[in-house]
Amino acid sequence: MPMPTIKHIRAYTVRGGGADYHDQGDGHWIDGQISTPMSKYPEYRMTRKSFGLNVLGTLVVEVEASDGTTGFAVTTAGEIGAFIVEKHLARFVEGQRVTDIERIWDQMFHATLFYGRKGVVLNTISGVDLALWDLLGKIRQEPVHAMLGGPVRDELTFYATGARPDLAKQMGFIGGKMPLKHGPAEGDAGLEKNLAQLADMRERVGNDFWLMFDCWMSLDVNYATRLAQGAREFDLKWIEEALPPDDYWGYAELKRNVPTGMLVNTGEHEATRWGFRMLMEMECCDVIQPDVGWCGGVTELIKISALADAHNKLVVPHGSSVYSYHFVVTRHNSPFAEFLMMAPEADEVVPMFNPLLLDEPVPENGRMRTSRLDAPGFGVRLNPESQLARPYEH
Ligand SMILES: C[C@H](O)[C@H](O)[C@@H](O)[C@@H](O)C(=O)O
Ligand SMILES: [Mg+2]
Repeated sequence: MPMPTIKHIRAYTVRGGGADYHDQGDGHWIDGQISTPMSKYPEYRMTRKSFGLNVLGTLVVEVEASDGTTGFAVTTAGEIGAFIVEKHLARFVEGQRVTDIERIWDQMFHATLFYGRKGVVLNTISGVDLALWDLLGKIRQEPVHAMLGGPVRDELTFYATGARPDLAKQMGFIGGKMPLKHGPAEGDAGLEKNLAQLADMRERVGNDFWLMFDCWMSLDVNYATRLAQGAREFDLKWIEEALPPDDYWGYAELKRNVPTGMLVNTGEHEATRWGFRMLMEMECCDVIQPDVGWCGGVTELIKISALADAHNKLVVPHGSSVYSYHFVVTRHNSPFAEFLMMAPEADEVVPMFNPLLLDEPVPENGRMRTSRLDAPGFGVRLNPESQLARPYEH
């Protein structure tokens, strides 16, 4: 039986939640006051949508094989991604065998090197790569994790990201990561407010629950050092993405400055094996957090994870729903996963890419049996009620 080939690749866009999970309605915790690199501008300090965090929207990549099987994936890239898929990447995908995933990745990456390397181009390449893995799993009738070597554990455990770690504890999560509210532009008063919030949350959750700050690229080394030192008494488990992604030198200094035992984590806005090589060889962090929908897809995350393993680093992917779960369950150096609380008040568990996917599994009591991931491919379907647009064709 000859291996099917890829007949068509199509790129769609959709707004409102989904893979661009920052694209939420007003009043959602994820669009509350959160420290960002734009917080130094008061007009952009109170919400992240004000400076355009939700500008891209979701990219849906669909691939159809010669036997009629289709696969798809979603990521954050919107119309820019749709253009790149239809006008540039399609030529490397259509006509190839469904198993030619490595060659397709290498051609997509090197053909876009003159304008890509990271950012939305790598988000787009990731989306194509994830769709190809979904297609291959559907053709082989096996889940992606089985094609990656199979699970190393029977259960996934999750920490929760959101405004309410106290509720996350009640829901059975192993920890709660809070967005940092105040940045350097608000001075010592803001720093004190950050520490007061941590103190209050520690009081609410007790001592046997992880608490973390997510600083979303917004600090400088001095501020991050003072925050980490002040957070020591409240047993902050890790300080995440304290500095802009390119400040490898700053991360190396911060990692030397934080209290012994406190983890310095980063990487969700880093991409490719070369970017993560910099983070690891410059001793920037303890845990890398690639987003499989942004770093290059599964094909690249395999390489990143092996490099991390050689450096004795944990790989805890940034929350990306099923796309990270299928990977995490197969890696011994990925002992837990992130779950982003997408309910507006962070008070209930709803699917991360809501309302875009059907059959999207969610943690129960902070855990997920690996068997929940046994459907072919990534095991999810597009919600037929999604208002997809196809802005470009080739
Ligand atoms: C909660 C954080 O501010 C971001 O919104 C989130 O996308 C990311 O940084 C995370 O680690 O989940
Ligand atoms: Mg983060």
